[in-house]
Amino acid sequence: MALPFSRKKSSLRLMKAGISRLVDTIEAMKESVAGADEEEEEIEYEWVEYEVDDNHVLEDDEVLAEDLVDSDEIDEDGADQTFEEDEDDALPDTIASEAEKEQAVMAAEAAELATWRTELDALLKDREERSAYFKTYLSDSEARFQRMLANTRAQLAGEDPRSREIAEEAAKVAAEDALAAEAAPEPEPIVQPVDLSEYQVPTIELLDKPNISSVTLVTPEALEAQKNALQDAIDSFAVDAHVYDALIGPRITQFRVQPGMGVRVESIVALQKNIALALATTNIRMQAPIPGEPFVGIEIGNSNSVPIALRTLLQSKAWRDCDYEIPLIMGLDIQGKPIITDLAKAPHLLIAGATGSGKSVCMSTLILSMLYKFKPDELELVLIDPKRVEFGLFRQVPHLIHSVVADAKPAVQVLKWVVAEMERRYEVLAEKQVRNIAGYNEKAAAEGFKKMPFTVVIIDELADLMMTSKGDAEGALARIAQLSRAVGIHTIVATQRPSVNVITGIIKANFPTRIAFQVSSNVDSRTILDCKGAESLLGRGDFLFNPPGIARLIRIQSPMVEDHEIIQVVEHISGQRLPEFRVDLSTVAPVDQGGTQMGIESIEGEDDEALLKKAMLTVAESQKASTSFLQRRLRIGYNRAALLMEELEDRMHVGPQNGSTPREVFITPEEVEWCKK
Ligand SMILES: Nc1ncnc2c1ncn2[C@@H]1O[C@H](COP(=O)(O)OP(=O)(O)OP(=O)(O)O)[C@@H](O)[C@H]1O
Repeated sequence: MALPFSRKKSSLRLMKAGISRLVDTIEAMKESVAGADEEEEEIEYEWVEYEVDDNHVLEDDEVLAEDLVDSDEIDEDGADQTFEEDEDDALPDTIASEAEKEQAVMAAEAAELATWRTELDALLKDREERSAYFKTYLSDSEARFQRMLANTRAQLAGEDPRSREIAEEAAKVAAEDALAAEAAPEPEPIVQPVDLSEYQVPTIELLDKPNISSVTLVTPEALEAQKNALQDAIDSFAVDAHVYDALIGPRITQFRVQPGMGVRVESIVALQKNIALALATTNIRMQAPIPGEPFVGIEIGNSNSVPIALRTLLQSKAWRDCDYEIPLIMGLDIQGKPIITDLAKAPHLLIAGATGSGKSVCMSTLILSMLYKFKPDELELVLIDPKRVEFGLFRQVPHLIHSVVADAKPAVQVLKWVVAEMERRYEVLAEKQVRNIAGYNEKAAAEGFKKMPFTVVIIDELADLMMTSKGDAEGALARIAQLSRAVGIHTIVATQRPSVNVITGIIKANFPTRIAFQVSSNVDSRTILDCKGAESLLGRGDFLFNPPGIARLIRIQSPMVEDHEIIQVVEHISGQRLPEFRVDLSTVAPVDQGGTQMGIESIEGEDDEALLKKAMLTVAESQKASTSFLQRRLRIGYNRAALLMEELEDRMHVGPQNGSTPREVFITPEEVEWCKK
C-alpha cells in the first residue's frame, strides 16, 4: 500500500535512526568479542612469565603455585595442566556461542536492513518521479504565465490577443506540417496539371445550320380545317366549349378550348377518343386545364415537322444570357421558346421512353451542351453505355475520367468509385470549411488553389445495371443521388424499360426531375411521371419534362444532332487534349452478384418459371387479371404478384392497367394447357 509522502518521510527518518542504532550495537559487539580475545592472550602471556622466572624470591604476599594447587596437578615443567585445559575449553566455547548468537542476530538484522533498503529504494524512485512531474508542471505553469503576461501586454497595447494566439497556433501547425512533409514524400498527383489556358471550347460552326425557315409546319388552310373539325366534334356531343385559338409549335399545334359557363373540364377530356377520330389522328394529348390559364389544351401533331438544330439553340439569347451552373439544352416548348435547365438544381435526371423515342439523341444533346460550356478541368464525365452503340462517338472527349464503360459489371464498380469520390470531396470541403462546391470554387478563385470540377455520370441503360447487380447499382445510385449535389456530382440515367423493376421506388424517390419520351402505355407513363400523358407523345424527340421546382409538365421537342456533328465537335476538342483516366477500379469493392433476386431476371429463374406458369393457368382459367387476385390465389407477396402481372402484360397475355377497369385477358385455358406439364 502506498503511503502518503509525508508519512513515508517520517518512517524513513525512523528507519535511519534504527539502522544507526543497529550499527552501533554491532560495533559494540565486535569490540567486546575482540576484547575477549586480547584478554585470553594476556593471561597466557602472564603465565609464561611465571614459568620462566625460576630464581624469583618470593615476597610475603606472594603465593607459590604449589600452594594454590596439588603437587600432582603440576607437571615436570611446572605447568598447571588443569588450569591450561580450563582456559582452552571453557573460554573459547562461551565466546563461540556468544558469537554465534550475535551472528544470528546480525543475520536477522541484515535481512531487516535489506528489506528497509528495498523500501528505501522504492521511496527514492517515487520521489524522483514526483520531482519530474512537479518540474514539468512548473515549466507548464511558467509557459502559461508567460502567455498570460503576453496577452495582458497585447491587450494593454490595444491588440486582439486571440489573433496572436491563432497566428502562434498556425505557425505551430505549419511547422508540424513542414516536418511531416519532410518525412513523407509528396504523393504523385493523379492527374498531371495541364495548361488549359489555350483550350478553346468548340465553335457553333462545327454544327449544322438549321433549315426550319424553308418548311411550313402547318398551312393556314390546314389549321382552319383542323379548328373546324375540332369545334364540330365538341358540338356534336353537345358540350358548350369554344375553340379559342391555336399555338403552332415545332412538332405540335395546341388548340386552346374555352369551356362555357358551368361546363366541367372532365366533359371535354371525355371526348378525347372522339376528337382523335374526328381529326383522323391517334396521338392527342389534353391538358385540362392548361396550368394558370382558363383553357383546356388539345395538342395535335403537325402535318409537317423539321428537326430542330442544336446550333439554333446555342445561338439563342436564352443560352447566351444563361447563368446556370450546369446549363443543359432541353429543346423548344410548344410556343417555340428555348428551354434550358440547370443540372446543378435538378440535381439528377431520369429519362425513360420506349425504344426509338429519342432518348439517345437527347443525351447526346445534353453532353454537347456541357462540352460547349466547360473546359476539361471544369467538368469530368463518366459515360456508361451497356448498349455499346450510343456513346462510342464520345470516347476521345478529354473530359472523360474513365473510358466509356460498356459492361454492366464494371459500370456498377464505377458507380461505387463515384460514391468513394463523393466521400473524398466531402472531406476536402470540410478541410476548406465550405459547405458546397460553389463555396469551394469561390475560395479557390480568391486564394488561388485548384477549383473542384463538376462530375456528371451518364448511364444509357439502367435496366442492364439493375439486372447485373440490383442491390449494388440501386444502392450506389441512391447514395449518389441523395448526397452528391453539394460536391458537384450529378447523374443522368436513361432506360427504355420504364417498369417498376428498373424505376424502383428508391430510384424514383431520388430522381425527382424526370423526362418521359413516348411510352407504350399510360401505366409506363405513370411509372415515370406519376401521371398519364407520355403514351400520347409523338416520338422522335417529343417529350414531357417536369423541371426542378415547377409542379407541372412542359412538353418539349428535343433538338436533333447527327453523328457527323458529334464527330466534328469531339475532333475539335480532342485535338487540343486527350482524356486522362483517373478512375481506379482496383480501389473499389467487387460487385455483389446476388442482387438479381428481385430483378426482372428473377421471373425467368427456375422457381419463378414455375410460378409464372401457375399465374398463366390461374389467369386463363378464371379470366381475371389483377395483382391482388394473383396474390391471393398463389399465396405470394404483393411485389412478386405485381412482377408476375407485369411479365404477363409484356408477353401480351393480359392487357394494360386502365384505371379501375379490370385488365383484359387474352389467353384461354386451352392455349396454356402446356403449362400443366
Ligand atoms: N430530336 C429529334 N428530332 C428528330 N428526330 C429524332 C429526334 N430524336 C430522335 N430522332 C429520331 O429517332 C431515332 C431514334 O432515336 P434514338 O436512337 O435517340 O432513340 P432511343 O430512344 O435512344 O432508342 P433506343 O432506346 O432503342 O436506343 C433517331 O435515329 C432519329 O431518326
